[in-house]
Amino acid sequence: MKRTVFIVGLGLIGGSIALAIKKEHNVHIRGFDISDEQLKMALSLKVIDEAVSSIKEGVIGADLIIFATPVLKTEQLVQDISQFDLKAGAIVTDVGSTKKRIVEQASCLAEKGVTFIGGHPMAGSHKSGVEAARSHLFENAFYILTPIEGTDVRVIIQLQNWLKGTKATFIELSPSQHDRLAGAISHFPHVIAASLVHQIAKIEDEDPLVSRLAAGGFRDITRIASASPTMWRDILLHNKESLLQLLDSWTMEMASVKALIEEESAEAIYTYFQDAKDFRDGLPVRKKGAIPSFYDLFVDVPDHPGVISDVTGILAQHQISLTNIRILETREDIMGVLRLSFRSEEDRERAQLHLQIHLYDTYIL
Ligand SMILES: NC(=O)c1ccc[n+]([C@@H]2O[C@H](COP(=O)([O-])OP(=O)(O)OC[C@H]3O[C@@H](n4cnc5c(N)ncnc54)[C@H](O)[C@@H]3O)[C@@H](O)[C@H]2O)c1
Ligand SMILES: O=C(O)C(=O)C[C@]1(C(=O)O)C=C[C@@H](O)C=C1
Repeated sequence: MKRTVFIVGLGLIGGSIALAIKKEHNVHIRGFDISDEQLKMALSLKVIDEAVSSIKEGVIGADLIIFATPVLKTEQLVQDISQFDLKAGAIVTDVGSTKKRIVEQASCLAEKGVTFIGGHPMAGSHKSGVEAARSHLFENAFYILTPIEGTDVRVIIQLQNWLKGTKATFIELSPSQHDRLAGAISHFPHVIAASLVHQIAKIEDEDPLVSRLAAGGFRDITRIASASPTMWRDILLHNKESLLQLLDSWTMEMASVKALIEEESAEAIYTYFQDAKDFRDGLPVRKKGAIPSFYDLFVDVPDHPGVISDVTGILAQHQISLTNIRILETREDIMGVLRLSFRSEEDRERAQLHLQIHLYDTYIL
């Protein structure tokens, strides 16, 4: 008999996890979403095999339960399911961007004969909804698991086996270490991106030309400001402590930059940028997996004839050589994805720039 996976929340991440699980396992995937539209869409895109009308119904007989809802909801739902009829030995996990509060609330599940292991795939997009879900979304990314002390190691391995279709690299952290680090590399940058957009919006009131001029750099650094406000509101509320500390140290950092500019300290300004460049250029590159992600560029393309020659034509026009091109997905009426591989970072950057100028939506995983 097929095993059953139940996914609550069928948006970008819930949908992508469902597709990744389907790639590796012959399972029955059940889904629930508070939005009827998302639920129907998930069914019609074959992301799930069955739509249920409540969480209570969905958990019945499920071997694996995955919460892929905004983190404040997940915190509440992991408690709610402790009242329901759960299959003995089932694994419960989540994909939330914060871990401390969810793991704390899920502790009530232990006495129900199931194991909760917090999870966070460290890849995503500014897009929401199941129509943006992709089975390859987490390829080469870290997938953080936050088992608590005493969690049976065999269950952790079982969970990793369930999720092996993500082609992610699993890493274990404590929930507080997770929240501290994710605060610094993901949550706080999101606040900065949104604040930069607000700054431009204010300037636009005085001079509307500003947003028309906002090009490459501004768009790159603010891409993530287009993400779901619900998801990010919840993350900030959950990770208050880390974010307040980061805001304090950022404010001090900005004060020192302000002083450098006021004093016109050319050498110190140069060093400030050089040090940042050295650190960023030295960041480790994720190379794991059959297809190295390093020089790959993903391009969302409408499913119509001629689109591939249009993309390759743009690259040829700017003398950018491809080492590989692959159509990852095409579905009727749905955007497909092209994976373009390049020989160098520079080629990839140039390709991204020119494709964006031609209004293609591109992303690097
Ligand atoms: N987007 C990313 O880049 C990213 C990456 C890693 C982890 N995450 C985490 O994944 C989770 C989901 O994010 P997403 O990007 O898929 O968001 P999304 O908006 O695409 O999907 C969330 C889905 O949850 C549904 N939902 C909300 N409340 C619900 C409820 N009470 N019951 C059932 N369904 C409910 C929504 O209708 C929506 O379809 C969040 O916890 C987020 O922090 C996001
Ligand atoms: O690529 C993006 O759009 C993201 O913001 C993805 C991102 C991140 O900060 O890296 C966002 C939140 C998640 O919890 C994990 C990944």
